[in-house]
Amino acid sequence: MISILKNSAKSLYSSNSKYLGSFKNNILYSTQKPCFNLQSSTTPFAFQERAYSTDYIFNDSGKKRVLITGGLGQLGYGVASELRKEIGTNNVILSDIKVPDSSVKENGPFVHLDILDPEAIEKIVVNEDIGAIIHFSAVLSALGEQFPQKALDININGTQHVLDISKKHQLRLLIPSSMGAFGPSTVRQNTPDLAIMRPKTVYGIAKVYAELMGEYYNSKHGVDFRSLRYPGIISADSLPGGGTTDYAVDIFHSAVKSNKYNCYLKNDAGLAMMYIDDCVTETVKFFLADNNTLKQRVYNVDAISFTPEELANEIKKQWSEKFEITYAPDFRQNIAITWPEYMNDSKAREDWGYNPKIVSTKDLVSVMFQKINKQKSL
Ligand SMILES: NC(=O)C1=CN([C@@H]2O[C@H](COP(=O)(O)OP(=O)(O)OC[C@H]3O[C@@H](n4cnc5c(N)ncnc54)[C@H](O)[C@@H]3O)[C@@H](O)[C@H]2O)C=CC1
Ligand SMILES: CC(=O)[C@H](N)C(=O)O
Repeated sequence: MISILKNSAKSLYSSNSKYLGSFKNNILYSTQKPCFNLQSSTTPFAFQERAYSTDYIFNDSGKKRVLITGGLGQLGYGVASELRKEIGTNNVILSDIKVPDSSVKENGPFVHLDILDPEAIEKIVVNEDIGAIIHFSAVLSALGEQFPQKALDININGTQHVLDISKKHQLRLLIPSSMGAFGPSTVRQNTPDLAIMRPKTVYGIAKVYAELMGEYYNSKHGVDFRSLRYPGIISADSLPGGGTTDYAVDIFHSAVKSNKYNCYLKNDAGLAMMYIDDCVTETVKFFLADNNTLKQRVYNVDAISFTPEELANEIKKQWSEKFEITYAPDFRQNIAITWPEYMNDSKAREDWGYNPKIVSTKDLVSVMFQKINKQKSL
């Protein structure tokens, strides 16, 4: 079956040049089974249990592709770039209701798509050979409290459209959830996957809806639904879109610009967080994971936990002693205190190998300033 190794560090092809999979850390993440680990290889490859399966995405003619909705937000472009490395640039179609910069179109396929238009979604699914959707279109928590009707529309109706289309065309469907799906009656430390879920925001209610409907469509209609409950995501080069955790991004840009930051949360509002590169890598890993490795459809994922004061202290150490933080809590403080300080993600680690790299505030601050300084020097 496997015959020619082209570009040996990266990709594996069959004798008729069909793409079979790619290597990462010596493991072949294959479109066909079995998969192999080069490092523990004796003869010459040893069997590797945990491996990507892209069978679902690539059909026999090798044509099935992935559609990313809401792809021009904080997470979409990064996930598209990482996934394109794994399954090919043209096999990942980015979409959004926004108009992209020219660089977006230069780097791969883009289509304009309103998630509230189910016919338009289906047209793309059929015409572009879509086998899977990563559904990122959303209105985040803080914006959702300001525009609840819009949040209901996009976060519930938009989600229902991708669920129904995934059922009709038997797609794989990844819809991120959030720690915002939890609420004030949930335990805030070491929050388990199965916990009380009584959120108090429109955003959180819509996330619970997506989780439960996704599980239902999985068991009732065979949709390969998957979801990760992300904490707040922190990135240097893409800006957040109206969440409660945005302060943890804004603070860095404000430090660089003016050496001060006025925080809308209280000094001790501890929340779960994750660096964008971990989010992107682990999301792609989960999205491509063999279905057999998944024992549940929704997983907590977490990496770092800090309060605004702890983050500010680390910025003072690494950026400037002169950095000053002040606090003027607003409605977002009331949301923050209902969300986890840190979540238990042991099931994600056990089942599909979740393994974030940036797990301390110190490392996060260091990597954020490296990125911001690099951008400034360009
Ligand atoms: N960024 C974070 O800290 C976290 C994000 N998540 C989830 O991850 C997903 C992606 O989040 P982000 O990229 O941060 O969100 P974002 O707010 O940055 O981007 C959302 C995108 O959805 C698009 N959109 C809005 N209305 C649309 C419509 N009618 N049709 C098509 N697209 C539309 C927007 O134009 C925007 O580009 C969301 O489901 C979010 O709830 C979950 C937890 C944390
Ligand atoms: C944690 C999230 O879901 C998001 N960052 C938000 O604050 O709304």
